[in-house]
Amino acid sequence: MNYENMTLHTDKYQINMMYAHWVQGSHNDQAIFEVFFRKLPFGNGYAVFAGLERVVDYIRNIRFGDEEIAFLREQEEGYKEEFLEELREYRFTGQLDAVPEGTIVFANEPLLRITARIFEAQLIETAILNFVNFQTLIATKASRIKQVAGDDGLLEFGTRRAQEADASVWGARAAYIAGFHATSNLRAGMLFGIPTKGTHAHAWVQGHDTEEEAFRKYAEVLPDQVTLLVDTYDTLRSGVPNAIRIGKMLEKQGKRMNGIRLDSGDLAYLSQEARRMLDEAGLHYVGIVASNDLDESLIFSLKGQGAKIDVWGVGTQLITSGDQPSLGGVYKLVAREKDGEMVPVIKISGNPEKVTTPGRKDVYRIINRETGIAEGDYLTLVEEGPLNTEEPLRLFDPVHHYIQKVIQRFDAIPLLTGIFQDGELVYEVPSLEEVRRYHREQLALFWPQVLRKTNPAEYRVNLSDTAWELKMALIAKYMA
Ligand SMILES: Nc1ncnc2c1ncn2[C@@H]1O[C@H](COP(=O)(O)OP(=O)(O)OP(=O)(O)O)[C@@H](O)[C@H]1O
Ligand SMILES: O=P(O)(O)OC[C@H]1O[C@H](OP(=O)(O)OP(=O)(O)O)[C@H](O)[C@@H]1O
Ligand SMILES: O=C(O)c1cccnc1
Repeated sequence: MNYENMTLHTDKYQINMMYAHWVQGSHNDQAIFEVFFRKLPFGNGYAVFAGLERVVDYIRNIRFGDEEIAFLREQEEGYKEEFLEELREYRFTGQLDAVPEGTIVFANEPLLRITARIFEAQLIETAILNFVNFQTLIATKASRIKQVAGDDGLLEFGTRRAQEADASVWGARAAYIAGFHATSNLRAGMLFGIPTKGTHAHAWVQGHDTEEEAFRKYAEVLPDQVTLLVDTYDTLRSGVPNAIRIGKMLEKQGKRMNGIRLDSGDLAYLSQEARRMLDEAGLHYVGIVASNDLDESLIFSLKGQGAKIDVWGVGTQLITSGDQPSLGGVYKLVAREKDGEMVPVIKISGNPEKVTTPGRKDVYRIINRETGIAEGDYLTLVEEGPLNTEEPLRLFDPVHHYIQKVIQRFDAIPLLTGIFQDGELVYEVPSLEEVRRYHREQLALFWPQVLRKTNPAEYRVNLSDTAWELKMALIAKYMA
């Protein structure tokens, strides 16, 4: 069994459509798809784009090998042998443009744009959405946690409760992009170079006759990495006093204990008391780590209660995105080849927010030159050419047209960048550290009111006049 080949990591309907195109002879027609989501998760004011690195790796490695072909041959559809042979030749030869990982993104703007033969573009929808939806969701959740944690340490502890193995490691990576400092998952550390951290479990304490003996033996073996879990029996009566004894023992060896970890009970009260006890013992430098089903609301509340916590270990709620289990990113056809010409296409819906915006689009971030802050994102049709920044720009809401403003002096940063061109990777995939740094820089482009976690101000994603007129014309055509 080859677990590595992701080629059939797609929905059957993609292969069925590819087959139908191939039988009809339209499989070589060009198609343009765009990936976007319609609603920000968690009521947040922004999302953090992630998933591109995996998309790149996936696209480069698509190969229909013997096992994949044999499996398709068995299917009830009865695909013709010549079609299966065509699949063997599948290579991505098209163009992919995408926003870089770590970019702050919003609803209803293209995050990836695929320009390729329909045969190629159709296959990759499912995997792209799978990677981008999950990783963007987790990066956004992690970003909310980072917003409330400020400069405190953030450890990703989620693997044991994650939706299986891929979610653990790619989720750990997404969390790191958004500002977490380390993960407990060693494989994520090895694969991506994320710093790794670990304390110890209750089993270590339970596995000894006394808590003190457990702490001492641990400190003997790992004297430079001692963070002791103090809540197995009684946090304030035994856990913290025993940890203090070990801290003093380490001092005699010229070493410093790293920390204690609280994993149950009232984390505000216990951390304050533990801090006081540690300080009274002269162990000011010993940090306090807290864990126990934490998320951004609890961390915010605990900080408000004056909890003395230096490092937050966050598992389940982050890696499973507990309060919102999915991001609804979609992959929509925006133009197709017809009689040798590219023509825009639309998907109509009774809900105006769900009507797609036709045509191949660029997206610009409009930065006010006076403030250096982003005023909104602006979608143009590619055929309009680069945005003219010398003339004032009118931003108007595509649904509520009367909401508008004019920006006089601005810079326009194109968000989509070339990733594959004629099937060749033309993008220098940045290191994870670069992605993390870029993400941090991105945050400085937005007003705090857009970034706040509760009732954030709405950030504009607007259409150019030309893009809006095209959309209205196609709506009129199909609604007539
Ligand atoms: N001061 C606090 N304010 C708000 N929530 C807190 C506070 N202290 C802890 N919590 C959170 O309350 C929830 C329940 O914690 P608690 O330790 O009471 O139950 P538990 O996890 O079942 O404990 P145990 O592991 O001992 O069974 C956890 O999510 C924890 O993070
Ligand atoms: O609460 P989370 O945010 O998911 O963080 C991870 C949790 O995993 C561990 O508990 P677990 O009960 O699995 O093992 P333990 O015996 O080491 O406490 C750890 O003590 C945390 O409580
Ligand atoms: O290192 C830890 O403390 C840890 C790791 C995974 C899950 N919970 C805690």
